[in-house]
Amino acid sequence: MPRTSTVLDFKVQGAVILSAYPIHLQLKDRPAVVIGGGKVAERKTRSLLDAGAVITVISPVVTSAIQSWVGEGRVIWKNKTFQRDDVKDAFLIIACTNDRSVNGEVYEACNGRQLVNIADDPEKSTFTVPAVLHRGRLCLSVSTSGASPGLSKQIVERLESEFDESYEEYLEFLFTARKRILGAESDPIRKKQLLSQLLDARFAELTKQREMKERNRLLNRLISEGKLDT
Ligand SMILES: C[C@@]1(CC(=O)O)c2cc3[nH]c(cc4nc(cc5[nH]c(cc(n2)[C@H]1CCC(=O)O)[C@@](C)(CC(=O)O)[C@@H]5CCC(=O)O)C(CC(=O)O)=C4CCC(=O)O)c(CCC(=O)O)c3CC(=O)O
Ligand SMILES: NC(=O)C1=CN([C@@H]2O[C@H](COP(=O)(O)OP(=O)(O)OC[C@H]3O[C@@H](n4cnc5c(N)ncnc54)[C@H](O)[C@@H]3O)[C@@H](O)[C@H]2O)C=CC1
Repeated sequence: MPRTSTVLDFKVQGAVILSAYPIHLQLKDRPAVVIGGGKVAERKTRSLLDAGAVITVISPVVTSAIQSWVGEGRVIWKNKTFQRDDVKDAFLIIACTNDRSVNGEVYEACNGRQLVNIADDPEKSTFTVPAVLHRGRLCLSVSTSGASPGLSKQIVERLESEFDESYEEYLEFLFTARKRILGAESDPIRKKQLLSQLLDARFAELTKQREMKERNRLLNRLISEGKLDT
């Protein structure tokens, strides 16, 4: 029987690899447990902090950055080695000790409904962590499905110059302007035309040049006349 979902399948040495399903998780106030306290734990904890998770780190030793988050009351540290009970209430779990068998025990201790990342075993993990570029509301994430994390990092470094810091303000502009258009225009065809012209490169360029007055003048013209160019 031929497979029906061949579009996204790719083959490596004859084996079909299913594509991962990318999502952007909301972790605010959700319990996350990081097992391990080294370099990898520090990197994963930093991004969990940025996402507002309630983080517990389980490790007999932690880096100085983790220690300072503990001192600031931003992270709970359990100064001990891993035990099965440590993951029972967690929504999301990251196992990143330098002991492969301990990471395996973490996996075994989780139930099938928890989100689990095993830093040295992408095959077991229910999710892997991408390399990420945040520009305010814009979030670009890159993954190689475990093939080359170093390449993911390199690709994000390349994206940093194309999607420079002005994108944060540009996204705020698009967010507000789009809401204005959605509120002002009820005709679906005209609405679609306006939204498509809102993505005219001039808006991004004027934001980059910090010509906000000219940018707003252009937006007002778009909304009042229904088009940018006469
Ligand atoms: C499967 C995955 C599991 C997961 O962690 O989710 C995983 C696994 C492993 N990484 C290893 C090595 C390295 N990882 C990095 C860096 C990052 N690794 C990240 C994610 C992932 N790493 C997931 C796949 C993502 C994907 O495929 O794209 C990033 C993107 C996100 C993050 O961790 O936050 C972050 C960049 C963040 C940034 O932008 O800075 C570097 C580069 C560096 O450190 O500079 C190296 C050395 C170079 C190299 O190996 O390429 C090893 C071997 C360990 C060993 O030596 O034994 C394993 C284990 C294995 O492969 O089995
Ligand atoms: N996914 C990724 O991005 C990467 C994954 N790795 C993998 O992640 C592992 C960790 O890497 P690093 O952070 O660089 O190692 P590290 O040596 O800096 O830190 C290891 C940590 O694990 C803790 N630990 C050891 N046994 C423990 C136990 N029984 N219970 C709780 N904590 C315990 C140690 O106290 C230490 O804090 C490596 O073994 C490597 O295979 C490495 C690089 C990148």
